[in-house]
Amino acid sequence: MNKVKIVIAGPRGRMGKEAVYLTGRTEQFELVAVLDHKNEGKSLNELEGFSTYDVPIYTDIEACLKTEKPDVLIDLTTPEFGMHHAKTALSYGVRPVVGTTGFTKENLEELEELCEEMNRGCIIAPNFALGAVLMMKFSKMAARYFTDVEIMEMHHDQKLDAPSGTAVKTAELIAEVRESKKQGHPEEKETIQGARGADFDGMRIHSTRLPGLIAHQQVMFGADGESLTIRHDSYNRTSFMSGVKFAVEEVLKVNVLIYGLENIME
Ligand SMILES: NC(=O)C1=CN([C@@H]2O[C@H](COP(=O)(O)OP(=O)(O)OC[C@H]3O[C@@H](n4cnc5c(N)ncnc54)[C@H](OP(=O)(O)O)[C@@H]3O)[C@@H](O)[C@H]2O)C=CC1
Ligand SMILES: O=C(O)C1=N[C@H](C(=O)O)C[C@H](O)C1
Repeated sequence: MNKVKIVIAGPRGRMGKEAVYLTGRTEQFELVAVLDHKNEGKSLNELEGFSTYDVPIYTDIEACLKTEKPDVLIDLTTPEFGMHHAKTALSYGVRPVVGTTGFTKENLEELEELCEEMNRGCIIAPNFALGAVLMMKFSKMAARYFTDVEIMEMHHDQKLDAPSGTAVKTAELIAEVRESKKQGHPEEKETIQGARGADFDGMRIHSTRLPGLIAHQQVMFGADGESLTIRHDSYNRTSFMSGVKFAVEEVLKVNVLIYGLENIME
């Protein structure tokens, strides 16, 4: 069986590094190159922590795709570059697996159209951790019965986007089944701006950033005399890697945009 040829964008990052290691321990994956905006002309094995990865570093995505002809591009960078990488990959017939968060609705629509045009799949997963996907699914189930919900996401203090991609996806899934409603007292007023969190269709999202945290979210539903809390914790970034592996395998089988692993997990 041919190996799946992979390019990783953002290999020096917290997630990118784990993704490089995933390719190293997965028999059917072959890391053919990495995309970095630094270290032009070097090989990855010249960088600390990658001594066994003798693959070229490219700064120019087009040169990388033309030369290396990968099957899949894994992007773990920033929304701006992630979008550029995903669009360019699709235009070369390469299937993107994107973990980068912070994409807009317009970004998703554009990628959806590009997938159709190029007849290629693309997976965008706001969270690759199996438990986090279940947490989102269970929250959607609960929202049929509980219309009052607050989403509390907690992350390390180096995170750039707020709310997290997972919190946004959770709110979107809940909004599919929850009757639209502004929560809290109709006349409530914030005495300090932001105290009630971000407003998503009347439900609230609260973002906490602290050193020591990795990625955590709890979704709290309330009703008369009871509450239900659904919580997920990632204690390390390896927790995301089985989802990355799954997404790489699945993206080869589809020709459309998949936004969220819940759409392809049985
Ligand atoms: N879907 C999921 O399950 C998960 C998603 N994420 C998301 O993944 C993304 C990355 O997170 P994380 O690894 O923590 O972030 P990091 O900041 O640790 O890593 C991002 C890396 O991308 C590099 N980078 C920036 N621009 C480019 C570019 N143009 N080309 C190549 N590399 C570039 C950065 O380099 P430099 O620092 O030198 O600029 C950095 O090494 C975030 O959007 C985060 O929200 C995170 C965890 C799980
Ligand atoms: O930046 C992170 O760390 C994470 N980002 C993703 C998000 O924004 O939801 C996934 C996970 O929460 C970790």
